[in-house]
Amino acid sequence: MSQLKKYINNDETVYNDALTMIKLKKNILLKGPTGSGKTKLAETVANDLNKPMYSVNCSVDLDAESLLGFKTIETNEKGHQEIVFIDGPVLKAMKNGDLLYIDEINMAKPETLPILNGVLDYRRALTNPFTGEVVQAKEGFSVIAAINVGYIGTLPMNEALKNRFVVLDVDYIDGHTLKTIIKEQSQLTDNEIIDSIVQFSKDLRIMSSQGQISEEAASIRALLDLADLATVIPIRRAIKRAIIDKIDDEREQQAIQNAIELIFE
Ligand SMILES: Nc1ncnc2c1ncn2[C@@H]1O[C@H](COP(=O)(O)OP(=O)(O)OP(=O)(O)O)[C@@H](O)[C@H]1O
Repeated sequence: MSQLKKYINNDETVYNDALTMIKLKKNILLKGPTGSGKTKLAETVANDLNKPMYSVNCSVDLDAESLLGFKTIETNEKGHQEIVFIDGPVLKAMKNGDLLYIDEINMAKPETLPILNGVLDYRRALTNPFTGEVVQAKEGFSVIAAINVGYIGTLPMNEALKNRFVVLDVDYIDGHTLKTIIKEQSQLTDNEIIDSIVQFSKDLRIMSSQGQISEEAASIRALLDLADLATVIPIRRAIKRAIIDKIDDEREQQAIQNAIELIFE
């Protein structure tokens, strides 16, 4: 666990507030674009609190079983078959007092998540509909959820659910923090190329703030892919593979191409 590359942000309030909120027993909703470090932030919290993290990835297919668990038949030590319930991520995190991470919570169908309402408020409890067991969360149980803002396919979050969270914005990092992340998390060691990627990312952020390209074009995940590719293929081709070819809009592709001409001769 000590090997974990941590979430970093030059605005230290983001991470410090996350830890403080968890200690205050608040549920945290991380809001930010894809690849901005939301999962990394939650993993870092789990690591700092020395707890395992149980994850739920929401989708329209998410059902109560994916949250709570399922019944199955097992053979006991006497050789008899019996029906047992295998706890899912929510019950495991509750019973062990660990961290529950609910990713893309706004992708779930609105009728699936109310089952968690009691878990997410002062009650910290749930009646398992499959077994009738009443589960009270152990001390230390915490919840972090994440939503990708503006992502196609997401639904506005149900008000009663949203009401149970405090919100932390998680935006893309840049400048020297980005440089540190590239050095820590990619294979690239050439400082000159790293600096040019950081500059390139800055230009892309400006273009995105002007509406020329979408924000996700240069997610931190894509920039880390770019850095890895740049160790084995020329930087322009690496940008094509890691960033440009993922974009559908030709005007956006051209805008990025123009930015490349300015930075990489
Ligand atoms: N601020 C940051 N500190 C450390 N690592 C970061 C940071 N931002 C992004 N990363 C790295 O970028 C990659 C993507 O981050 P992560 O998976 O946490 O994003 P996410 O916001 O959860 O994405 P998605 O919404 O698509 O699930 C990871 O390799 C992560 O380590």
